[in-house]
Amino acid sequence: MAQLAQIIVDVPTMQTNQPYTYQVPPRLENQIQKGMRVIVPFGNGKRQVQGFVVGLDQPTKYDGQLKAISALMDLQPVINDELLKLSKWLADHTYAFWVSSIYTMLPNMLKAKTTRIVRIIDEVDEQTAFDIFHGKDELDFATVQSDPQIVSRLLKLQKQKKVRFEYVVADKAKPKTTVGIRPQLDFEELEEARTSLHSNAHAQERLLSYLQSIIGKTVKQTDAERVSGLKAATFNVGVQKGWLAKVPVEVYRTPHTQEKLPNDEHLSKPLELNDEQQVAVNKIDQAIDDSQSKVFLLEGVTGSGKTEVYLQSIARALKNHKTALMLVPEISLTTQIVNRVRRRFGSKVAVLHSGLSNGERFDEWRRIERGEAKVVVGARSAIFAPLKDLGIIILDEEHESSYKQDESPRYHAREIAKWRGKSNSAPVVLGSATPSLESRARAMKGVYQLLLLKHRINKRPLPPIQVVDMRPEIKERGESNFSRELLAKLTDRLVRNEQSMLLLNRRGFSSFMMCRDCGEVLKCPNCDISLTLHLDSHTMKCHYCGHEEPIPRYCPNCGSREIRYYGTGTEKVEQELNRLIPNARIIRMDVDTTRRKGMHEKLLRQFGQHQADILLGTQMIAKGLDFPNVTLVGVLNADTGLGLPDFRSSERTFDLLSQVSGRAGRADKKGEVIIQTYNPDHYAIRLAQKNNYEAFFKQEMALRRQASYPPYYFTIRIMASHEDESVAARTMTKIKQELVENLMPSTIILGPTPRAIARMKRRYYYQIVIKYKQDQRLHSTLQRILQETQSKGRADVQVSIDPDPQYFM
Ligand SMILES: Nc1ncnc2c1ncn2[C@@H]1O[C@H](COP(=O)(O)OP(=O)(O)OP(=O)(O)O)[C@@H](O)[C@H]1O
Ligand SMILES: [Zn+2]
Ligand SMILES: [Zn+2]
Repeated sequence: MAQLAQIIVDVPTMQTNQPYTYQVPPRLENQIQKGMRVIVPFGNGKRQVQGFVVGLDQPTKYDGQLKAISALMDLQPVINDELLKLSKWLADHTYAFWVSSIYTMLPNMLKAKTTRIVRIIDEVDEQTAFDIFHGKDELDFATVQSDPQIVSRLLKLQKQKKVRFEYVVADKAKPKTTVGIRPQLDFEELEEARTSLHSNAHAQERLLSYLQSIIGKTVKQTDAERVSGLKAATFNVGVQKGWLAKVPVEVYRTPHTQEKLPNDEHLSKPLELNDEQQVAVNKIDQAIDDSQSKVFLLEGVTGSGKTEVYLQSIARALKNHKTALMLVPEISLTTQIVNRVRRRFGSKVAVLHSGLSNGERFDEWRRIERGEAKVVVGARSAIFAPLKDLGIIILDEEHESSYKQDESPRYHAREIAKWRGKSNSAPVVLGSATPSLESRARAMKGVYQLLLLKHRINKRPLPPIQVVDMRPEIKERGESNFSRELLAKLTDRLVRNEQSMLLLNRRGFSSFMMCRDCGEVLKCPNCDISLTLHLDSHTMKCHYCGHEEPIPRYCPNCGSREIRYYGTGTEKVEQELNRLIPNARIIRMDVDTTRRKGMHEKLLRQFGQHQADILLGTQMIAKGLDFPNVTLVGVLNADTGLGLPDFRSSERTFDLLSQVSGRAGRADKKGEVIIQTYNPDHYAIRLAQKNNYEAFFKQEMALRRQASYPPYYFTIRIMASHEDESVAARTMTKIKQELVENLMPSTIILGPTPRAIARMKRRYYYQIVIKYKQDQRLHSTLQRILQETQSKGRADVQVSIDPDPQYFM
């Protein structure tokens, strides 16, 4: 009788995208469980790879030639049944590899590192032993890989059977430990030791009584020293006498659990809800109590108290002994929002964001997995947090495109939230001041339940918005980032000791070098895109591939010295502002000033403490911030995103303007907003000015219907890339043919066309966009296309399929 296991191996190719059957050796039979990591031989047998157990059969009579599992890497499953099922669904629906989907759900540390080593198995000549192997009997192949001479020597030795290539799988998932103290004697024995002590051995006596108080426990030495008041030396004596042992104890690398929260008493209690909030909370509570997997769309204007609704719903789930998951966009995952949740729920909260080190993330993940954390706040990938018994799932700012992952697996957190809501019988709350058209349309159809918060807290008015046409400004005064109105208002705030926020819209925007004589624009040698000037490093950088070069002094095309810098970066705006209002204190927030860990929080804290008058920043300041003293918001360039070749560009502009306007006048001081633009008549700007989401929704829906775009149609993008442009184009022509032959006539197929940024990282990109309402043959056709194009021999053409793409650039 042999037990068999189905394993997904860590070899992401189309051929290996299904479970392989392995034999479970008898010694592992009692231990192995679904969801554990294993090491298995793969291919020619020498190679060892990591894999995941996705199925276990009852022991059957089997005596074929199946390979056996080499080792188990876990004592407990690292992926539970719910998430395992989800991983399969995810792979199918996003056209991704199953193993990539599993890894997406797990902390990086659980991805074992495979190294190729060369091992000496027979005597080799002295030169090889010393020069290549440095006297050892094995060698990490990666260290010599780039030296063709050494490689060819090793290959020769392999032929002579003197060395062997092996794969070693090393588990990186090491919990962090510290020194712990553990009594080695029982109470009586310690008592005995005490009576035989010298009468002046006070410290030792105290140690013995302390040990008696922790029998059967392990205590961190630092804690033991603190509690007992004894020195490290005394504990060492205890070790020598055999009273105690020093053993490793696990500690969490969780940065915030030790850190004390600011003492902000009134925030720690639930606020008294206003009527609108109460209605929303009641509806959500009902669904939590009844374990209904309903989807709510909580549409509330900025400052209407959506966050308080989330917090009270989370409290309800916890009261029912369930857990809660709250997602916020990475960019607004600031201490402000995290602290609001932590003040309410304390150490039950785990936080997952991209600023954590791999170790910290692994430890937060384990706190969740062990049920120690019941509330998770995090960015996109936190949707896979291993919480059990979910009682509620919340997506704040549900319209944010960053909830869609733009690399494989190309999932949208909203879809995963709905899947997990169903699987846990828990409601999902999608919150936004400006819901995505897709969600709002579903709410209108009754698929989602709409909950409205129409007013700001205490009926405070939304700030009035003034639109300033920059065209006459520039004509009269020359190039400037600041209109007279905006300057006057900024100065006025300074006098009144109030604060302002300035947004520089960076979407679709860059600061480039152009020659005034010949018009040459400095472009990246690898990508079809202009290089961006970075004043801090004094270089030109490509934002796609990372290429970097010095700022040129002469035009590389015609040699002219008239090469100038165009466009506006935050640094340049800051310089101009310093000149125009010299006594204003400015904090600049952009990718450059927030790159260092903790800077984001630090700058926001400084602004919150009024150490600056003006917060100047990019999109990262537009969302979720709540500063009571901010009474003026200025948008320097509202329209840079409007010209992009993307059907969502108006929606994004409207969202951004509404969000950032909402930062003004949130407390008792009245706020106002100035929007500078070259397109004052564009409907997205006009309707944002009027705070009229409803009218924007109607007008945008009409346009989408006319052009057959979402939410009327679903879209899928297929992309092929190759270093040779004609190969990419030819692949796409073939794919197009296959689509036309197989899909329903009602489905619209656009392209193939070169992508808007046609060349990136030395590869040419072609795309096809499919628009469909319902097409039963679509899924299987796409799966087949993927199979065909990814099969061996054609690996140099990369084909990807992106369901519901958020960008078409
Ligand atoms: N019921 C309430 N009573 C008093 N104050 C409240 C109440 N609900 C929320 N607040 C306060 O009102 C302010 C705005 O609320 P909150 O930040 O939750 O709004 P929001 O809708 O999430 O805002 P945004 O979408 O603009 O980020 C906060 O300072 C919050 O503490
Ligand atoms: Zn030139
Ligand atoms: Zn580049």
